[in-house]
Amino acid sequence: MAPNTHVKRAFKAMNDLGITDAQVKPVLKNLLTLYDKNWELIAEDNYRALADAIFDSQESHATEEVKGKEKKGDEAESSAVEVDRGKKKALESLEEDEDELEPPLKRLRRRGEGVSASGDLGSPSLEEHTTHDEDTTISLPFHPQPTENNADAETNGHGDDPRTSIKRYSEQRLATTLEESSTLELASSETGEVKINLSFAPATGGSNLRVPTMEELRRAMEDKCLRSYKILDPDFSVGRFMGDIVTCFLELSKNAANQPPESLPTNVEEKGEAGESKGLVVVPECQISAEDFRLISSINDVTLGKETLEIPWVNEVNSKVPPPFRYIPQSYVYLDAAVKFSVGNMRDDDQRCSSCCGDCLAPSVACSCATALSGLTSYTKDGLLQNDFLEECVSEARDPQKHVLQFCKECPLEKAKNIEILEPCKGHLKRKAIKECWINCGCINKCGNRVVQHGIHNKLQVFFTPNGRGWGLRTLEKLPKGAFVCEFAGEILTISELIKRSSEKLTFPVILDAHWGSEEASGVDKALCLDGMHYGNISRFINHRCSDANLIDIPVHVENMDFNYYHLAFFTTRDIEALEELTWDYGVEFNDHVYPTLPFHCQCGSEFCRNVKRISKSKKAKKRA
Ligand SMILES: C[S@@+](CC[C@H](N)C(=O)[O-])C[C@H]1O[C@@H](n2cnc3c(N)ncnc32)[C@H](O)[C@@H]1O
Repeated sequence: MAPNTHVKRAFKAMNDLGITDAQVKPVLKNLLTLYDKNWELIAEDNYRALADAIFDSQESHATEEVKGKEKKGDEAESSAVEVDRGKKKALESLEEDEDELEPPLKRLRRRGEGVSASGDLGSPSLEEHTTHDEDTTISLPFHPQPTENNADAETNGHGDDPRTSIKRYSEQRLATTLEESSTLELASSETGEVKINLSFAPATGGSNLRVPTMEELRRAMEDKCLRSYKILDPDFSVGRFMGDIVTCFLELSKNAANQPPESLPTNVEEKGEAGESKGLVVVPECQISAEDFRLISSINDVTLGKETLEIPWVNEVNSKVPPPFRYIPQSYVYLDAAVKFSVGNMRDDDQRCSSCCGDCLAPSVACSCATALSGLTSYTKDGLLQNDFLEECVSEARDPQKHVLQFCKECPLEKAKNIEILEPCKGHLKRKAIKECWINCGCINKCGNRVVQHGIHNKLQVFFTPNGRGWGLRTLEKLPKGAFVCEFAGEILTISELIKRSSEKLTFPVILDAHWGSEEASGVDKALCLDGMHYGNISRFINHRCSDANLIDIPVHVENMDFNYYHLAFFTTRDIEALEELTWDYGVEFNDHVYPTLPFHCQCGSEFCRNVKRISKSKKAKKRA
């Protein structure tokens, strides 16, 4: 997208919040430097980062003004209050937008089992303040055992119950955030009990505000944290998170007890030895800048050790580093996507494959998994795709019109591409698919009918392409025809969720419509898709090539035969030389109506390039006119 289009959109979003161009300009300039011109991050959440930066800047100006006026003995509250009000109003508006555009992330569950995902995708930070005109204290169920120092805990020697006395806690405040107008305070009583105190700027609310219940607050905070930070741990709870704050607080307090008062923690954002933040302020998910990514990513391994082998990146063209994203070796389920597989269900006898034994490809009659979908096995004993099977898949992908297609009246997938202009349904193929044996089968782990589930095993490299296509993926070794390369991993979304996302930004999701037409798999809230933009694996670097790409995506059922969800695995369509780029036909159409803007100007170089055809056709049309 041309830079001024980005700028215009940013101005427009801010204007909608009542912020003038003059206010936006200097802040946007700073933000662009800070975010290394990463418009995607800036535009995220309806330009939330930009709005926040503007309000922060206004706030600091207002504070400076207040200080100046205070010196003169002036009453300076009004301007700060105005800023607070403005910020509140805009935050509310942003939040409304956000609620509209992106529904609360209930849980990002790990694909399938619903087991706890690794916690390395960030942890929550305390959110910005809500509004209230009085102090509100949340008492956490943390009651340390009395120690020598707090033996008379219950009355604290003053006759007050330390669990209800806000005043005394406030007097003994040990830690607070920087802003005094709306603050988070941590306080401990002499008994060692800890309270978290949320206090809000008196001017930001009315006198009729209702104190929410702890349960309401907990639920709202959980939704907010899950939505903002995309926490993957299905057991995440704000209660426990706050409990952790209390525990850390106590530990820090104990460690600090023998030190002079100035060395006590003064801010929840504590700095580590090397200056890095090791406290509670966590960069929200996927809001890492390119520079951050350079620091956390390794040139030796863009997967950060999440695959069984390292995948290095190299840039011999310029000094750019790979774009920021979170590497996930397997897909994750976003909010509403119904992927209901669980190991528990697999215990049912009718779900088991009774014929699996040893290596299912070794016996003359293959097991029922290996032959489930076509009657023939999909893999050879060398772990490659059977040639006939592969050729049929390639033919389906390259010449879909030659195969049986199913058409819908009002295609939800077309809707997902462009909600304004509804294109007619392009038809859905009932695609060839693979069923692999799995852990519920009686065969060995090295059974020949298990390929995709064992993950990437060829030497790959991310590299910067020399011809304007950004980063790409290439193989460092020769690959035979029919070899598995990698899976497309990303967030699993429903079409409705995708529509909401696509109205924000252009993404290239993969629609899982291989079984379109079956009752379970069709419809906006049933059909699923994968978005690898923010959370993805190595496949997010695979560039597009029209028609004669050297990779093909094939649906693979691993855990079960659920038509709603399957893995999408990339296999080679021909022998590939070492250092050759790996490409895939995104199926993208280069005509003006499909996407609100042209997806990209295709530089695939293929003689079948659809974009070239379009350009030359329109040139010819112009000449004729
Ligand atoms: C999934 S990403 C592929 C990785 C990407 N090249 C990168 O640098 O991160 C898709 C994007 O890559 C670029 N791209 C992919 N194939 C292309 C092609 N044939 N011609 C031009 N750009 C391409 C487009 O910008 C597209 O939006």
